[in-house]
Amino acid sequence: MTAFSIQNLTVVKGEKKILDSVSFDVQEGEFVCIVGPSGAGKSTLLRQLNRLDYGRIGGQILWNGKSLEEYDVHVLREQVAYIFQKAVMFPGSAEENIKMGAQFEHNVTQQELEGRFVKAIREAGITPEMLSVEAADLSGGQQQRVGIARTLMLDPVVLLFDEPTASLDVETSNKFCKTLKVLKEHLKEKKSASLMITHRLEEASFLADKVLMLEEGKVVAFLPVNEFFNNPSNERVANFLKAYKL
Ligand SMILES: Nc1ncnc2c1ncn2[C@@H]1O[C@H](COP(=O)(O)OP(=O)(O)OP(=O)(O)O)[C@@H](O)[C@H]1O
Repeated sequence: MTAFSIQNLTVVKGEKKILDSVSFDVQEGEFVCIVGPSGAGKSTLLRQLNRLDYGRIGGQILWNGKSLEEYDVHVLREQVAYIFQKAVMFPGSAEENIKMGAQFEHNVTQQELEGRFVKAIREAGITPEMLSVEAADLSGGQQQRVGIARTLMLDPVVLLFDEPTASLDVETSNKFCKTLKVLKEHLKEKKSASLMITHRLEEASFLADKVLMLEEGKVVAFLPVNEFFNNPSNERVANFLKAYKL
């Protein structure tokens, strides 16, 4: 089943067309990586998917067959969760940070929250030793895991990752990608769709089912990962890969 259907999405800010008739579908359980040069419109596109952005002058976005505008924006943002480049850590332990958002959820029993907690820390790759550590003292990669676990506590249906490894060094980023790979398998089981922006093409090749490439606000390619990296008949994709020496 189609989770998201993006149809002729056009976004203008000031004088500039940021997204130009962007169309593609994301299926349930699919993990899509969004790549492309800086300024191509990747973050704008991702933010449009849970209405964090403005400036749409054309097209529509359907989620589960329903236009995004038909959803209550708070419900939408709980279910379509946005994971920022760097997780914010509040004073308190990792465990307190993970449980923070969900404690205000209505209609959820304590028992259900405990169940979500056990699942969230497993899926986000959090070790028991980390739980009692002051969140601010955790490494960058561990803080990202805490941020993801906090998001998973809200039981989202879709995850939008905006360059989750951007603030990490290469080694930490590689380790964190292994966590994302495990998380991806859990998300697939739950039929959750995920979209992730990345500048590191090796991450896209490691994680994605499909790769969406944007350039100057337009879709250049939307291909299964193997096709994107191994057999790019599309000249612009080939040039992009060449520039990254892949
Ligand atoms: N309010 C605005 N007015 C005019 N141009 C804007 C505005 N907001 C964003 N832009 C432009 O829109 C373009 C797309 O921005 P966006 O952040 O979506 O790109 P991106 O592909 O995510 O870039 P990066 O990889 O560098 O994060 C950029 O050229 C940016 O300068």
